[in-house]
Amino acid sequence: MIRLRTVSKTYGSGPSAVTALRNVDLHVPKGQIHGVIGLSGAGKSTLIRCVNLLERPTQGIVSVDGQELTGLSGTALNQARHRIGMIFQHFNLLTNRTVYRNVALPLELMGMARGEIRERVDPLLKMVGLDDKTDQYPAQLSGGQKQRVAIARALASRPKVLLCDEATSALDPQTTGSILALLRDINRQLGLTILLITHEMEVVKTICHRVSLISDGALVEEADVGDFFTAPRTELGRRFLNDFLELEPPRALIERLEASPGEHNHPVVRLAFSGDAVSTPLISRLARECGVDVSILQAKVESIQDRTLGLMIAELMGPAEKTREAIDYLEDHNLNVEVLGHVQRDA
Ligand SMILES: Nc1ncnc2c1ncn2[C@@H]1O[C@H](COP(=O)(O)OP(=O)(O)OP(=O)(O)O)[C@@H](O)[C@H]1O
Repeated sequence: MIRLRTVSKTYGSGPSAVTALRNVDLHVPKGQIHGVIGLSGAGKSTLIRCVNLLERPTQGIVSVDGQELTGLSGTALNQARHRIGMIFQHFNLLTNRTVYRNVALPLELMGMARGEIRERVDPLLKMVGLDDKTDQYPAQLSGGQKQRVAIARALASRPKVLLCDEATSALDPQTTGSILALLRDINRQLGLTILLITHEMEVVKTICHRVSLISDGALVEEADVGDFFTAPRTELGRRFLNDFLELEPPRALIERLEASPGEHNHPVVRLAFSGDAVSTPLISRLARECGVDVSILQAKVESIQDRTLGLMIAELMGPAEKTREAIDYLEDHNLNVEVLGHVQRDA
């Protein structure tokens, strides 16, 4: 539904030029919720604004619903944009228009007749739970209610795609939860394809099917959300996950970690397990079958959508060959094992 091919964007030119996107390839199939996560300045806003050509890419092709937008301009581009709704962090509502008239605005601009507009707007306001606020002004609404108006307005032209630019970043956690639930309902009910950008793992975890990680203008990792939360493939992905889970080895231990295995040290591992492994008593089996002792330093269980994910940081204690066997044993049982380092046995 959304396809970006080798999209790059450079702002300005000469020595002051800033390259915000580098050769971005992205495909979001119909009906999917895709998140792009990255640190501040990584290029998230530029990426999402390139999808509806609020920013024109310097290079590359953008297609939405089979139509190449980068080949369009003027009226043709404006018409194509009716199939792309967008919501923003600060809602971008018109303060001098009521809730009803904010939602009606894109339809008025399309030249739709009054009666037809009412037939569209009333059910949308009902869907976002604001049918009792139609005559109020944005200043009379909470942040969450303003975002609901913005969602209804974005859906007024019956788009195929919804772009969400940090749509919950200005909201408290509870309101964020209710807006994400609304977006998920809309995705399910209308089969709407959603591309969102965020710096919050919670948003990705709650509603996205797939996630891309952006760093310095490039997409450096892409995965199904369950896989990303189990075993991110890049250092940046692991950093995002560890910050989110607050699962880091104690600082005193990090300082003692050595890179290579030796006769007098033993491995510290980060284990991630999902599916059957969560309910299997692997650690006691490890002790019994591999003859190693396991000292658990940190552990937690997370629910990632409909998957359960177990995470643990542990020292595997025993002779080097036994701890190697233990790691093989864990990997054979589909655990993701990352050796964080080695710690001296008698330290
Ligand atoms: N209009 C512009 N002119 C010049 N440089 C820009 C412009 N917009 C963005 N940039 C630069 O492009 C880079 C990417 O910015 P962008 O806003 O896309 O990142 P971001 O990941 O959305 O950041 P944040 O989360 O802080 O909003 C940054 O270095 C930024 O300074």
